[in-house]
Amino acid sequence: MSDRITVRAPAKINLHLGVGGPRDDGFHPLETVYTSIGLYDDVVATAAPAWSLGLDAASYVDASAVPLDDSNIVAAAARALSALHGVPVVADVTITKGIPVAGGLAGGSADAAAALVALDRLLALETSDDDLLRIAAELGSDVPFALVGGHALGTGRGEVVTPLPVTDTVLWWVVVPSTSGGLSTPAVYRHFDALNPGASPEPSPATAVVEALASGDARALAAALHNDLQAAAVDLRPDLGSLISLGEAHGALRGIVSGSGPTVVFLCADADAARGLAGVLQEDGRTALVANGPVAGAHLVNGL
Ligand SMILES: C[C@](O)(CO)[C@H](O)COP(=O)(O)OP(=O)(O)OC[C@H]1O[C@@H](n2ccc(N)nc2=O)[C@H](O)[C@@H]1O
Ligand SMILES: Nc1ncnc2c1ncn2[C@@H]1O[C@H](COP(=O)(O)OP(=O)(O)OP(=O)(O)O)[C@@H](O)[C@H]1O
Repeated sequence: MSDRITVRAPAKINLHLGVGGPRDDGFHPLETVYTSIGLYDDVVATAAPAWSLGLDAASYVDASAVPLDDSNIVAAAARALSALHGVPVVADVTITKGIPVAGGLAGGSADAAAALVALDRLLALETSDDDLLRIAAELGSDVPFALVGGHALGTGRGEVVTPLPVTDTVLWWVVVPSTSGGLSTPAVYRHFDALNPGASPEPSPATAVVEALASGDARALAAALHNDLQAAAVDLRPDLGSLISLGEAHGALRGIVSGSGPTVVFLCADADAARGLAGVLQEDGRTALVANGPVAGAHLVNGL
């Protein structure tokens, strides 16, 4: 058994995000198509007699926005494993963040998924896949997908994940994080409610995106991309609208707000187009990251 385990988990983009009017519990029913992209957080768990949590972050990540106390979702993941198995779950844990915080890319969810896998392996807990998925859903709506990766349909509040076929088409993205702070996911959902009073409980169907994915045609997918939270995010942060126009004028097939924002992602025809667009946006003074997908969900990168 290794005394040091590293698990890597990817950011997500919602290719379709259909949102219905709120349920009685306040959550919104979703029909979403998730895809994972090659922009990662790593969680390193090392055997230790007590719990500790630290952070390294890429230059474009606001490390000060990540709490390192019990409110970190990684600590919640450790508590959930402890409750399931009835044993203490302690380790030295370091998160290395490449996923912008509060960006609509599910960075915290990636950390939770990575921590579940890393702590399970470090402590030889042998948690079943069903239990991992159940705990993941309790930790957050996006966490089960971070375990699974690839392309997947998300229903319920997003936590019911059904894998979709992965073709050999590689999707090329340019990811543009906000330079003026994140957006709170609950605040964006509240703004969606304010803009859509009496919204139908039925989320808009993902059929067009599912068909475009199956066709393997990036242009067809670009035309089908859809995010019901985009109007709310752009209303809260009008600069996102002009950023989308800028990217689309410089070669992107399409730009959309990622999830609840404020990250904007551009789907490009190929790697060259993505690198070209990223260069233009970088010359404009922005952070612009090239990432492709789909990629695997939370996976061990050492300690096998
Ligand atoms: C915007 C998305 O990223 C799209 O995948 C997700 O819906 C957000 O998923 P998440 O951050 O994992 O969300 P959770 O941690 O489960 O919930 C945070 C808050 O977001 C809102 N929320 C989340 C999911 C959902 N289907 N309806 C909601 O209204 C609720 O206010 C909730 O209290
Ligand atoms: N490990 C973590 N990484 C990032 N944020 C965390 C973490 N643990 C707790 N948080 C808190 O969660 C908030 C949301 O962070 P996160 O980066 O997951 O947002 P997000 O990408 O917009 O999420 P989503 O796309 O799932 O809605 C942060 O503002 C921070 O206060």
